[in-house]
Amino acid sequence: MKIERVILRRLRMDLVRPFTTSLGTERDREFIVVEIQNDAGISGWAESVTCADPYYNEETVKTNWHIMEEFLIPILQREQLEHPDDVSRLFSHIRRNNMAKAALEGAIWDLYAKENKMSLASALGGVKKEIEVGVSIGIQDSTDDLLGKVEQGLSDGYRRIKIKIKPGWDVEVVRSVRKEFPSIPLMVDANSAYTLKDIDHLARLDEFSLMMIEQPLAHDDVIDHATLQARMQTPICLDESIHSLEDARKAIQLGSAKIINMKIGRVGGLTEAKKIHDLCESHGVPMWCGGMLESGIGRAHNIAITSLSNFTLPGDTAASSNYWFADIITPEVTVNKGIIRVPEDVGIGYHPDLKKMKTVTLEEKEFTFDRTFQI
Ligand SMILES: O=C(O)CCC(=O)C1=CC=C[C@@H](O)[C@@H]1C(=O)O
Ligand SMILES: [Mg+2]
Repeated sequence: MKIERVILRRLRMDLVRPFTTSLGTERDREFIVVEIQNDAGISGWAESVTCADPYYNEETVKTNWHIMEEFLIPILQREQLEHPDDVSRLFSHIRRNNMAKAALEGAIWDLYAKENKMSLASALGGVKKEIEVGVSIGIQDSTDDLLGKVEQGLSDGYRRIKIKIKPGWDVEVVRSVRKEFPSIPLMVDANSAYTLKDIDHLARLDEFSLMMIEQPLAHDDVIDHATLQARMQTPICLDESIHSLEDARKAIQLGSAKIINMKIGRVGGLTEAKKIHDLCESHGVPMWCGGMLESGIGRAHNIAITSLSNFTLPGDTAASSNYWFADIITPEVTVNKGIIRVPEDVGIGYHPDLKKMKTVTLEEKEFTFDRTFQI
């Protein structure tokens, strides 16, 4: 692969509605779109899914830009790539900063798939032609508002409903949803809002036949989650705690979770995501693809990884219109009866809309790779 230039664009887009979790409220989304061009002028695309604030994890848009500019792009300038799998190895001596790494690696994967005239899904070993998706509903002002949102999600056809919980907005809220919708596929996500002191309280969620409880305890924990899982019937799903294949191995070995949420950015890219997928599959641990309120570019990557065989549960990849007044890809991601068709076109299978992107771009920088000056 011959990379000629990397272009970073920092964008900001308003969300169609605020999204509240135990971590806070997002009203808009600032993010970096990465374009990597080869010597034939073909572009690969990806986005950094980090938030502007270091609340979900330690990264921010600013730290991602810094790490890419000062450390990761210079590595790509120096080294020759044979395959996208090389990228995670070349980045491995830089600790964490997984979302920055994943953004560059993802654009290289898209470029590789385009160079080889295949879809990103098939380049990754995907087998599914369509994927099932659910919707993630933030914390609302009232239970009635939440019931309305659940109703909307169901009538939009989503295959499962995820609701965010936090102390004071949990057992009784779930009871109300269950009373109104006794048999829908329902799950909750706590974004690390609890500790083991809450073990008895959390165990009360067992009475609602939830598909799972996502990340109830600390973002960096796999030990206490094992204690909680031993106490609860409801499967625990880990999100924030899984940054790597090693984390997944330890969580499975300890029995910290029965389900794993995959976010490509959180684990440092598609190569690591595939390894975690294979490990989970070999241990019979089902997976689904999480979301980070991505634009269509990140959403396209999520669709591609979800086409792998062990993504057996509906993910958080809702339609573009669930997030954006207008997305930056054509066509936008649409969901029909809770199903997204995996694109068969080359690469990510959606076209970044440069004109639309320009209207929401705050900053842009180009890095050219002049290999004739390399030593
Ligand atoms: O619809 C989506 O993209 C999923 C939204 C969502 O649940 C999340 C987005 C961003 C950070 C987290 O709060 C989070 C999650 O924990 O899965
Ligand atoms: Mg989560």
